[in-house]
Amino acid sequence: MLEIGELTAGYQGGSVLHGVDLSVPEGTVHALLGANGAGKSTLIHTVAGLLKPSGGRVELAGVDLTGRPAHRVSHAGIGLVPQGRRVFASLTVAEHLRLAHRKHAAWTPARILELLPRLGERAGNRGSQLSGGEQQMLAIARALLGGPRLVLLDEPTEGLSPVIAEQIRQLITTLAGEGLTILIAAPQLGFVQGIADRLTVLSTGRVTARMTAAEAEADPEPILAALAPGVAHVG
Ligand SMILES: Nc1ncnc2c1ncn2[C@@H]1O[C@H](COP(=O)(O)OP(=O)(O)OP(=O)(O)O)[C@@H](O)[C@H]1O
Repeated sequence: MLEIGELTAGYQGGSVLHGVDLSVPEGTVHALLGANGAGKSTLIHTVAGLLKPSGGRVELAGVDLTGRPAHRVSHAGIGLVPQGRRVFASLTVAEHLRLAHRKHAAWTPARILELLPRLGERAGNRGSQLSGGEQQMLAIARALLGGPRLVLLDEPTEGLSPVIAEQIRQLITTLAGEGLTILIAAPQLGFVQGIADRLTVLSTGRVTARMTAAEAEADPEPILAALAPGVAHVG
């Protein structure tokens, strides 16, 4: 479903991604692991159309989305749950849901509230009045209401307590169970173990390890080693 080939991207200060290849088949969950500064957000932003690549390609279900602006990428079926949630401080939960709902999307505000009753209880609360976990649920809800085929989740449990992180993990598992294709960026293996079908490690903008969940479960050492600083590029 998502095919990323030879992707290079960066900022004025220089290149961050150096020829990244990544493939996420339909209905699977892919974990993108990497230490702080490895380039996970840069990759997610490039796929989401927030950052123009300097080379390579991004395709969703055979449609070339390389360099397309974010609204086109969103219309093509990619939903983004950004790092730090980015909910609007002054809008209520209900307003977020209403604004995010795209006509004919399979996810409606009513269906969201069935899945996440907590958001219904907080419908009149503004973004600034929500806990971190509630903000994360709202950020995920907002992405779903756009009717995505693929959801990009950038460090969805950052700053959350273990109990709340587990709730978010279960939510992602539920979404995966419904057949959604998911790419999750996370700094460590722990959170994605048991959710992800495949794992890719990025180190300073290069892929340094790839593995199936079964391989990582049998022997996580190569992933842990790749997450350690100073490893070589393995392609
Ligand atoms: N807007 C920007 N302008 C310039 N450099 C940036 C910008 N955003 C990120 N970078 C740099 O790009 C590199 C990769 O950052 P990125 O945020 O993609 O990493 P990450 O793996 O998502 O890390 P984290 O876990 O800390 O979010 C870092 O060296 C970072 O300083």
